[in-house]
Amino acid sequence: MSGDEVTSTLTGTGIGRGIAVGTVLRMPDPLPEPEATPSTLGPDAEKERARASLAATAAVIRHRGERAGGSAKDVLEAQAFMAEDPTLADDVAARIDGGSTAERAVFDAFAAFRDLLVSMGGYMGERATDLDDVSQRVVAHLRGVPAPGVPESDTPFVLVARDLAPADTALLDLEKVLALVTSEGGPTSHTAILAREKAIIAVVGVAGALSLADGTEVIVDAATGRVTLSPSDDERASAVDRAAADRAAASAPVGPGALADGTAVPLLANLGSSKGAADAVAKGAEGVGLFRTEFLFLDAETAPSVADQTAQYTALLEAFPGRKVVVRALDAGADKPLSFLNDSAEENPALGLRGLRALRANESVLRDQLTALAAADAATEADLWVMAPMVSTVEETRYFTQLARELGLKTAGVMVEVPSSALLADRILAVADFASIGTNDLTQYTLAADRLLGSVASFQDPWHPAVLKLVGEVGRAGAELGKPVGICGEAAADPLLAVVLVGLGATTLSMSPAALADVRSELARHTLDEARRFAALALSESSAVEARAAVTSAAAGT
Ligand SMILES: C=C(OP(=O)(O)O)C(=O)O
Ligand SMILES: [Mg+2]
Repeated sequence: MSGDEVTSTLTGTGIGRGIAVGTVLRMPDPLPEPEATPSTLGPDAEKERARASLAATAAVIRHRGERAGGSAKDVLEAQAFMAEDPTLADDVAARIDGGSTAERAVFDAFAAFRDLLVSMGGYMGERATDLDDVSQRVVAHLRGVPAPGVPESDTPFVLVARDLAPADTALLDLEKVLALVTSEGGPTSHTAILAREKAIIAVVGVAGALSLADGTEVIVDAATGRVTLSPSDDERASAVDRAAADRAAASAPVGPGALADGTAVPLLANLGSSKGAADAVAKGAEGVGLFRTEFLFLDAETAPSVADQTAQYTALLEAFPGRKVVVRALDAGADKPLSFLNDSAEENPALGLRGLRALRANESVLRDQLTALAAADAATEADLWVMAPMVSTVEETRYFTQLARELGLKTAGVMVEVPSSALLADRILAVADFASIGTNDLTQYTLAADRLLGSVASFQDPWHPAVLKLVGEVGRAGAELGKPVGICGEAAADPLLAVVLVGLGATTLSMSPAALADVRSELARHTLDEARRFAALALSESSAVEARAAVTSAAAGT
């Protein structure tokens, strides 16, 4: 570009750490709104047209999901259910009875439901785009025109869209789409989830993205969340270098997690069954940091037998000879109810008899589980650690660790998921062999926001300095007492936040195996001093948004 052109930058939320350079291709504009002219066909014919198009759309979406597989399949299945939703179908029929055409009735019924979701905010609000996509597809089917979708091109491009529908993201041609930029969507939107899973370089929620014209050259930097328009030669060259370095790193053999100065940060896997073990090992998991045993028994009506559990735990431990495997005792209640441990009549199950409290009220279930774990440990070569969920007092810590040792388990710790445990971490860790911080629940309880409720989903952000302050309390206690402090909530899967958590004293990080590569490469970019500086920076801010922004820009300058 010539010297007097101005480089401008747009910003949003980056997904992953990649960088790409390419030219923009815009997603076509949506279909025009169907006209509100009265039907000439009559209600019965219009209802039949609507019914047939809703069913055909559901079938097409489901078929695309089956072709795509993975989490795309679940996302598309959820969209197919939207097209089959009986309440929506009733609303469409009622609007047709009121004189609408099928096109207009579908458009209005979906729009009304969309407004409802948006008013709920957070996670539910982010589902609104899925609904718009289904609506467009049904209207296109009614009109006999092709459904809107990703543009075709012979050459690779940077796709710019308002927000991609799951159906589009799932079927993106990864050879052609260099990166994705959307004007809408947040870090928990389906586009973000799928981009993460498919390792598509993406920046979502970019204000001004729709002003990007076809053919504009851009750099899309997911690490900083920046989209640079018409870059200078230097900017382009440095982005191309970084992309090449990323490709080289991705094809390099996976090594253990470590910071740039060599400080080891073992990276472990969160698993819910032994079936995921081989994949976790292939992705470089150095062991298991959280085995959610309740996932094995979600449908069970009676407590599982010692023999059944011994078989399940043995299968898990056999996959990790010589490696650490942290198994959590049944965490029943709230988001993970087990009928043999929980009373469904509680009004506030997250604050009720859940986790260790429920086990203590049914001690034979806990004894059986620990007995089965000790038997599996004796039969295998893994280094088994056990921990209790939802521990809120020092006395509970004493109860669990004593019982575990009495039943033959050598390493017994607790999860720190409640602020009281974080605040008394020095006393908790004087008793327990280790602590593992569950940032999902710790955030829920610190911000007083039910993690299952879409309307308060925006509070569920572990970057919040109040949450980080509590993590720091546990890190400090662990360092003083020489006890390990792991992180096993979703926070550990956010690469930059993972660095902050290490700066706060976390000694291991555990996450879903898909996140291991990005976290490993981000850790390798920073020293322990830097991690501590980022942690101090995040702690000094007043909100999750400011903490994330401050650390993101500090990291961009390193
Ligand atoms: C890891 C955690 O446990 P779960 O998500 O299973 O409640 C947590 O709360 O962060
Ligand atoms: Mg939890």
